Amino acid sequence: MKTLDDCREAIDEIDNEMLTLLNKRMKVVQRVGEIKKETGGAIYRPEREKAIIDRLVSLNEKEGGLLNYKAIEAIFLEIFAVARNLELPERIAYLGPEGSFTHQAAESRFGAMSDYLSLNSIASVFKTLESGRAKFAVVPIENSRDGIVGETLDLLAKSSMKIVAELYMPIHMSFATKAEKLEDITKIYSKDKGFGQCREFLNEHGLINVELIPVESTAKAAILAAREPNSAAICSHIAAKLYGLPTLFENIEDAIDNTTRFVILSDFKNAVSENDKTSILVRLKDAVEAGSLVRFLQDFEEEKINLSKIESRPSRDKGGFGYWFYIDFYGHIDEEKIQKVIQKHKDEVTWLGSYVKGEE
Ligand SMILES: O=C(O)C(=O)C[C@]1(C(=O)O)C=C[C@@H](O)C=C1
Repeated sequence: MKTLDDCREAIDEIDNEMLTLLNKRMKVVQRVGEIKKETGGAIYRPEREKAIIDRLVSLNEKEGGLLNYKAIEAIFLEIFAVARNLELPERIAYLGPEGSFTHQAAESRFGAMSDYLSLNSIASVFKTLESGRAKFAVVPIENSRDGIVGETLDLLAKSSMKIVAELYMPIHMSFATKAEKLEDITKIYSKDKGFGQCREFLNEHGLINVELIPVESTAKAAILAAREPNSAAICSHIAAKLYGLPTLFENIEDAIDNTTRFVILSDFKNAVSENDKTSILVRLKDAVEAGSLVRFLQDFEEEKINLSKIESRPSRDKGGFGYWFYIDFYGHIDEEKIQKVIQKHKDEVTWLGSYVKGEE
């Protein structure tokens, strides 16, 4: 049996080998960067990253490796993030402030090394991306409990930027305060959705009559509660830590499966992969006529295209009660059967992006 020292010596040797291999990999990546510069190709290729992870996961299964899917994904997403930075450092705008769930989501895809830009509204994130001051943007699009983030959909409808990736992240809320007793608390800050997700906790702890103050983000809530005695924040654990606010309770959300879906936006189109999803907005010309949506959806059924989401939104176009439909379906916009349906309705459909389906 090896001693601890033997084990550490073996680990050091393996780490040395891994470092050599990682540098070898980065040399190849640098060349990829040069090729892309010559050809104008997109640096971030989510479908290629997914294919690499899937291949390694199945190799790992065959070899009976100790790593699981999550571990392989976490290690390689960090490697890809470093690789993309070597190819071309690109700025990522996100709905801040620092420590927001969106920041956490952005870091999970772009790693710790990237150049991040925290912005205080979804609209400014879109503006920054559209002006070219950032190459990517990360914004929330829906929560499993509270539903769609209307602002993101409305801005997507008007923007030329596309969804290039999606990711699902479990949202855990913490109750953080500098107050010594719950009875001393007179104000609680959070994002409106934060209150919505923790109603049972607030009831059970007799906090429902305390003044609930909605602010633009849970991280902002942590900043404010850190400044004011007798106040508290419902925020991420990461934000509480970042702004020096002691966490009193963790995981206070009503639903344990509280997950937010985030989208990454940019200005390019992904190549087709085997596991794509597409998002569109549909403005049916004769939306008031009964059956027009059914007929539209029948075209999808005929081509055996499965939908994963349909949501109506007030159009806000004209004074009336017009509606749009936001639809997610499986497949890539460039697939033949999908083109058939889209071409038939081309005056009614806005393509929002085709991207590799995220792990829910
Ligand atoms: O294959 C590419 O296009 C690369 O740029 C290389 C690489 C990688 O590290 O493997 C890096 C970034 C892309 O998002 C996908 C893959």
